[in-house]
Amino acid sequence: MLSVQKVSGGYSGETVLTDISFEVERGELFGILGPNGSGKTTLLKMLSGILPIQQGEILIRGKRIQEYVVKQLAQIVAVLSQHSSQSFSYNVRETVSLGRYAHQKGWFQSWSKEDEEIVQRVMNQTGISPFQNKNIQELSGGEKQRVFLAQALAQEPEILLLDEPTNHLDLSYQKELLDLLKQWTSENGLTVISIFHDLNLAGLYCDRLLLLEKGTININHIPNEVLREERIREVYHTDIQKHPHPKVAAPQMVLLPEVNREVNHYVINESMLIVSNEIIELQTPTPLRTMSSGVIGSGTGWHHTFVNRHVHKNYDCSDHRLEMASFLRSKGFEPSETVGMMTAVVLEDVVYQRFEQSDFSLFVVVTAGVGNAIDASKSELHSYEMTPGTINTWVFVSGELTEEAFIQSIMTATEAKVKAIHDLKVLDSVTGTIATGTSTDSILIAATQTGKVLEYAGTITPLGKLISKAVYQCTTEAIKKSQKRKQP
Ligand SMILES: Nc1ncnc2c1ncn2[C@@H]1O[C@H](COP(=O)(O)OP(=O)(O)OP(=O)(O)O)[C@@H](O)[C@H]1O
Repeated sequence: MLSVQKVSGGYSGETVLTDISFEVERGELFGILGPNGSGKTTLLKMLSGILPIQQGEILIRGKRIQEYVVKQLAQIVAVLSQHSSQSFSYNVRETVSLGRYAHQKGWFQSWSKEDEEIVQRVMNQTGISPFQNKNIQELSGGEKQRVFLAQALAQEPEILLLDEPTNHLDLSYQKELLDLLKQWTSENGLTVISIFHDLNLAGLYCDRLLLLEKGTININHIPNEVLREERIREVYHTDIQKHPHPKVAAPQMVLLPEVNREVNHYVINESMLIVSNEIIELQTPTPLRTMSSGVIGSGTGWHHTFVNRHVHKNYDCSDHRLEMASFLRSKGFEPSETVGMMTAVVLEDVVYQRFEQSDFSLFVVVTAGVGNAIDASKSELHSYEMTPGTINTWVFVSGELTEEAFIQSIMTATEAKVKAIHDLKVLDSVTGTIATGTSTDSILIAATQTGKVLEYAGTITPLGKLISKAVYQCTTEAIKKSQKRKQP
């Protein structure tokens, strides 16, 4: 559809872009990225024919861009520029109608039924019909943006060039606009070439990205390849981190603000723990990075309050998340900042201990009830039932863990727990075999993310060794306490 071949260009003798080559296929949503001044708008101006190229070729549908007359080009290429301005004070409908100019025939311009239908359709699609009679000067920035998009769409182009189309748009219109563009590319074969400043939107919607750096191409590839941490850090000169999008397979980048890095290093210990009959509570001065399977705050996140709540063994678990959230609120905790677990164990049987290494430390807290002990190798013999007889394990690390270390910490802690149950010969009451856990065990790994960087937590790494020892000892002691209580 569009072919850019060894193009150089700029303004009055000054070359801004050098040796640019890329192709865009029909139906692609193609993003142009780059820092301020890297040449994005200059490139877009050359693609739209506004700015003549100094060297190389731009081919549109196989024909050199210079060979098109203006009206011909306007039937193929529409442009939504960053600062669309309107010198006359047209109303919205008239402004959109101007987009049909390229399709008017002959000397005496005729407005057809088809023209009218197209204008109405694009106004509906961009949500501007309700104010179609308003003067363009009376609109908000976002509304104006949508009007100029409708104007470009009324042109019924094959290629749509956009300079930061989401500029001025609020969240819901950003999403609507990009969903609409995506839909047009896939259903109608529209080719969209758009400048983006928001790397996340670009990563989410574009098929391919072209990254410009000081007037040359750094890379032209799929989003996952272009949006690599090292590359973006280098090109934009700023610290960022890449994360997977939680719902779709698209890369997302987050900025790392300087302010958060000046956190004081502190050690988590028993002075932060409060044990009552109703709850075990631990609060930290700053939020900890967490990975957990709690009733509240599960998954990964940042939390500074940790609650293990006693419930009766006949507790109705049908709507436990909602009930737990209102319980936490009633106690003055904010659920969104809390990891909350439940247990039927008598809370004074909790076992906790601090374990130290020269440059990092652990604080482990375990409550263990084994009434619902299950042998995982035979769990299909059990019916599914959520009951609160459970082993809740909290592992606090005063140190900085990698994502890998978080996952390995969970594995290592689980292996140590299984071994404790095994050595105490806790039986699965249904199968009569040695259990491996209970049906509702929960785990929390929480780290200060300051101090020593702990890359791994497999069983024989320094962190893994300490977790193994701590969880094995605390779980063994906690199970013994709970078993003792059960004896007559
Ligand atoms: N009309 C102009 N005349 C002369 N130089 C210009 C003109 N427009 C832009 N430039 C220069 O060309 C270079 C690239 O500008 P361009 O607008 O293409 O960058 P950009 O990547 O779109 O930047 P931004 O992200 O800030 O919009 C800059 O150094 C700029 O000063």
